[in-house]
Amino acid sequence: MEDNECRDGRKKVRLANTPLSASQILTRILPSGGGDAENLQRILRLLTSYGVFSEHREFGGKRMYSLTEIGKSLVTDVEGLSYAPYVLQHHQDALMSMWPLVHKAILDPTIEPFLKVHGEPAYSYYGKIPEMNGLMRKAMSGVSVPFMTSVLEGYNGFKGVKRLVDVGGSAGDCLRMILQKHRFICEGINFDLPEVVAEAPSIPGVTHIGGDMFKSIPAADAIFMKWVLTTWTDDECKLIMENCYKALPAGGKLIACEPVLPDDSNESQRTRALLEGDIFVMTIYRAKDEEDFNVDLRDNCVSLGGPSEKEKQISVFVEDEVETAEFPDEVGFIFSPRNASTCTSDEEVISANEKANALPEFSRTPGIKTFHKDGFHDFGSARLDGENTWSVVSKEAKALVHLNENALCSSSSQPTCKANKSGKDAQKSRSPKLIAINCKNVYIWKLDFTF
Ligand SMILES: C[S@@+](CC[C@H](N)C(=O)[O-])C[C@H]1O[C@@H](n2cnc3c(N)ncnc32)[C@H](O)[C@@H]1O
Repeated sequence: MEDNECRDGRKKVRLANTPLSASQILTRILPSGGGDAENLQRILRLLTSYGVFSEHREFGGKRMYSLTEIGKSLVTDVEGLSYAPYVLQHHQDALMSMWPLVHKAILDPTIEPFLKVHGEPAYSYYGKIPEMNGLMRKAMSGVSVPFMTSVLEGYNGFKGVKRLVDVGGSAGDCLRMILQKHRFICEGINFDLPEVVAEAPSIPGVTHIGGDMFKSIPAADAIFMKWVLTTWTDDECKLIMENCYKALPAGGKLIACEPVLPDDSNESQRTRALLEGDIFVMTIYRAKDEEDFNVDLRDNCVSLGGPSEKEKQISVFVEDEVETAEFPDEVGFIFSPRNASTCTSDEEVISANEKANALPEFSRTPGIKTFHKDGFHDFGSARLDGENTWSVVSKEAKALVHLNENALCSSSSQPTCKANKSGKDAQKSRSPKLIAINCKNVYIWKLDFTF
């Protein structure tokens, strides 16, 4: 690919953004003539009021329009990417026709409206229609590239990784960017559904592998996953994460990058984007998220491997401080056998001997939620049991958040990752799913982000 070429072979263009009148815009859209400039202006005015265009009126005369930052994000950039395919993807007929049926997710949450109407789940539906699948890939590239730029600016947890798998990696953009930044990663595996990777572009250092994450995941030192868990139920997430566990060596790491719902239902753009995304998932992907949030939260945990497995390091996963600052005591979001812990790297993951792991074993059978109180082990020198344990691990989590500075992402005007520092303006948020994961031997970083 030439420097001045986009991935699709088109020449890169730079945006002049000179203000144009509706009729000037029309001649660019329809060079051979035709169209109605007045009707176009009606739309441009509305979009101006929504911040997509700026309107310029010299001496109160003719209306001229230039792009705002929001408008620019919809125009193909020098990389050949934009946010537009994401908008188009969400507005395809097959998805739009779901919106009058949102209420069905309330009436019967066991089947998402998409499945009710189309008779099959969204991903398998996309897979049969190459245009839909192609648009999904382009949408993900357009959103994920600016997003990953922010993540990679702030997150430094790839150190020591030689082989990295991106589960549900779509066209491989996230992996490409990670490998470009971290040259020590020698091998990247972009793992996605066969029909998705079949059309993925070739990327130096990246092997595309088609498969099903519910069956198995290619082995690697670390697994990266972005916007994958969010579209599945907790039980499905448990299956995915069990396969991650199997694919990782002792001391391996899972880096999950998922949107996290804010606790406060305020009117900020961030909150709205996250809540809208949640309703999108409810309508298109999974109507049933987790069981009632107020039921025993421990039931949302999954134990990845029993205490006798892989006698090496135990994991600790470090959670975004925004999250953990919010946890009620009974929510064991992150756990760490603290008394044996040491900070191991600049990413400030804490590790300890697995024998110190104090996490209970949970049922992995979908639909059956069992909490085995006798599954506890020594938590360092202290014997823990029952409610106590969860209170302890929760406090542990709260302490850990302050070690998590490196996971914070910077914000930008692009679709971006935002995580707030602690303090009075910290945005309070809490994941609606994956409340806790006992992930022995596996480090998990969970990045909270929005766009
Ligand atoms: C929301 S997209 C996220 C894409 C990419 N991680 C990103 O952030 O740009 C979810 C991805 O999961 C993939 N996926 C869905 N079901 C899968 C399965 N059973 N096994 C592997 N990948 C799957 C989809 O094809 C899609 O590329």
